Amino acid sequence: MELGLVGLGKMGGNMRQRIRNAGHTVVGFDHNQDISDAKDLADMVGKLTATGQPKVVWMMVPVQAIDPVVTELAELLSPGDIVIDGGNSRWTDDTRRAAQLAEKDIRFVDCGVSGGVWGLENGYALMCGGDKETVDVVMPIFEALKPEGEFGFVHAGKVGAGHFSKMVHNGIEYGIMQAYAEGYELLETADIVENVPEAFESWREGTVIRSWLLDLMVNALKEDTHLDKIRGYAEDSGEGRWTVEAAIDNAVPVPAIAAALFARFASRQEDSPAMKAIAAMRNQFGGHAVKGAESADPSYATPPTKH
Ligand SMILES: NC(=O)c1ccc[n+]([C@@H]2O[C@H](COP(=O)([O-])OP(=O)(O)OC[C@H]3O[C@@H](n4cnc5c(N)ncnc54)[C@H](O)[C@@H]3O)[C@@H](O)[C@H]2O)c1
Ligand SMILES: O=C(O)[C@H](O)[C@@H](O)[C@H](O)[C@H](O)COP(=O)(O)O
Repeated sequence: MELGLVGLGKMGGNMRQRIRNAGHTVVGFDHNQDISDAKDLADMVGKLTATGQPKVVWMMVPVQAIDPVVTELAELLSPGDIVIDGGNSRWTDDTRRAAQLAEKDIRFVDCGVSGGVWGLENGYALMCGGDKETVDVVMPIFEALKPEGEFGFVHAGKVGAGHFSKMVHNGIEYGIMQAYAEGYELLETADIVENVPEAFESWREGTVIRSWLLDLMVNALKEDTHLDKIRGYAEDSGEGRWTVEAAIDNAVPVPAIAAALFARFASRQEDSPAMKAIAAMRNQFGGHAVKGAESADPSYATPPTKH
């Protein structure tokens, strides 16, 4: 089968290789001409010459680039052709994009992809949404990308269901990582377990909590035993927020995922305004000492005057 692939970065570059390894033809386009097979999107579409199949184009670009690429593809593709969004897009954007393409009778599939930079070797887990007939056309590409075992692919439902499924997957990812991270901090802080990386590594077999994220945590500790080289600062790309928003919309309690998301926000603060407020109130009601900010008047740490 033949595929156009837009975006050949950490994900798309390896995906191109894995699909080619399975014997398919991939014409890739990336702004970075050093890695691109085509000079622009029009050139990429022009190089898709297979007869007897619709043109299929997979987008693997940052989420901010998806709308411009969809708009350009709507002008370049023909009725019956298929566009797949493999990025971590917000699921609510899928129906809008599908409707935009449907105006030209172009079909749309949303496909959440998991596996990161290990996907070339291990395969990518795929969660897609769209109508069955369209998904079936793309199935040879899904087969090439997915892991070799029994699992790793789901046609989750209509357009949007793929990204919704990936969003919940990532929300779970936040919660699991947070639990390992908190356990790590406790082990590091309490002076009882002599070798924390060894304790983590021992959990890789036989335990209830063995997992790929645990394996990756062990890798990280092997590279940097006390994580001295890394600052305790974590970004988020949106999936965790959208999971919490969807939970609110559906009145579903997700305290672990929400706490994990908020822990990332806290990681970005030099100081905590909320904790300043708590310290201030304790000081007001009980005269409890506060730690002065470096710029502050040290006398503030004394009990307040009663009014
Ligand atoms: N990195 C991951 O672990 C991971 C996993 C699953 C999904 N995703 C999603 O996959 C998508 C790509 O992620 P990535 O990690 O490969 O990002 P990346 O930044 O490594 O690569 C993106 C590539 O897209 C190219 N690009 C950007 N705009 C373009 C455009 N308009 N036309 C052509 N090329 C363009 C860039 O030059 C770059 O090479 C994102 O939506 C991301 O959320 C990432
Ligand atoms: O399943 C995966 O392969 C990852 O979840 C992947 O999608 C990616 O690494 C996220 O973009 C990170 O998301 P945050 O930036 O929100 O942590």
